[in-house]
Amino acid sequence: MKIKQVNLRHLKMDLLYPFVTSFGAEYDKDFILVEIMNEDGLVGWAENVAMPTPYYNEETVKTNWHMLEDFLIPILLNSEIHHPDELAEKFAHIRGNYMAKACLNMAVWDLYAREQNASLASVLGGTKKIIDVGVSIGIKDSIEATLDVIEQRRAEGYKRFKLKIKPGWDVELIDKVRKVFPDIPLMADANSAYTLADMNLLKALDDYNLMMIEQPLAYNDIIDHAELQANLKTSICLDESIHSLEDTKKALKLGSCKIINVKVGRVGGLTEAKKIHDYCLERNVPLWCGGMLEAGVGRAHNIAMTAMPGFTLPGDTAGSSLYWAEDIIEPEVIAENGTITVPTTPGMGYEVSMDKVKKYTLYSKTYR
Ligand SMILES: O=C(O)CCC(=O)C1=CC=C[C@@H](O)[C@@H]1C(=O)O
Ligand SMILES: [Mg+2]
Repeated sequence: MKIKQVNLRHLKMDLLYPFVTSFGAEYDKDFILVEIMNEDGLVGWAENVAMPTPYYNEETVKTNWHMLEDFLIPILLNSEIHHPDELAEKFAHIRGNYMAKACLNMAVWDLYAREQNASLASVLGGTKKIIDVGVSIGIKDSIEATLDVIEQRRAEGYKRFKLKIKPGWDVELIDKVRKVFPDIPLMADANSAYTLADMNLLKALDDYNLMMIEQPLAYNDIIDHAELQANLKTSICLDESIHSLEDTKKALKLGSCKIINVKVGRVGGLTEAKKIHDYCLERNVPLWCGGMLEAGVGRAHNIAMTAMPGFTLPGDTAGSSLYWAEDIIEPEVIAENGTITVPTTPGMGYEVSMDKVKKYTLYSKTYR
């Protein structure tokens, strides 16, 4: 394929409920939507997962637009691509900027699948027809409010419950949740809110049969996490610290974690996500697909990736209706009893609704 055109659109969609973590609150989803076109006018779609603020990681919507416009799109345009993996090689000399690289890699994968008249899941090597999904529950005003949300999501059938924690919203929360829900698959995500000085507090979480504790320590650390993991019974899962297969190998070698949260945006795209998947599958390291509050296009990519056999734990990809009054894809993502059916139609398997895209677009630009 040859990419003849790229459209970048900056969209803003209101979240139905604010999403609060240890690093701040999101009230809306402010992101870049990517559309690429080949010489025959066939298109591929992807979502960029950088946030407007550099609090989850260092990338932002503006730094991503800059990277896309000034460095990455010029490489992509008009170059001959036989397989999406080649794009990762073409970007390899550009340091970091994983989220910016990822969205073009994902768009090329979507287009590649459409060119093959195959589903994105199948070209990635996905074998599952349905996937199990969980929910990520932000920090609420009270423990009672958290219990109410868990009860609601449990009634809807979600298969795993991730609670955001931070200093002052941790052991007491987990203790009360466990008293009310002794058996639910429960985990906690700290988004780097602790240090090794909090060892005793984190060890106290060992009493609650958590599936894992996600990214308790610094966003760029694997050394302190190894020390913490050696002192915990509960598995540590790394999110922010993992950007590549190389990072995965080092973290596993050091014993920094026992589980990996694969976010396709954070690791530079589906090519790298697949490498991490293959490595971990061979070694029986459990994986799951993390969310970045994606709108429908990003959600569709996550579903396709989760169809790969190594994604053995339920991920964050809940149904669209938990986030939006309306999604930008048709049909929207529907979770039934905590499962989502993997689409079998070409590409990511959902149609982009141009009316809705237009409605939420603040600014757009075309590159040829
Ligand atoms: O997509 C979702 O449903 C929520 C995913 C989620 O927990 C996160 C989204 C965005 C940034 C982080 O706070 C975070 C995470 O750390 O996994
Ligand atoms: Mg996380």
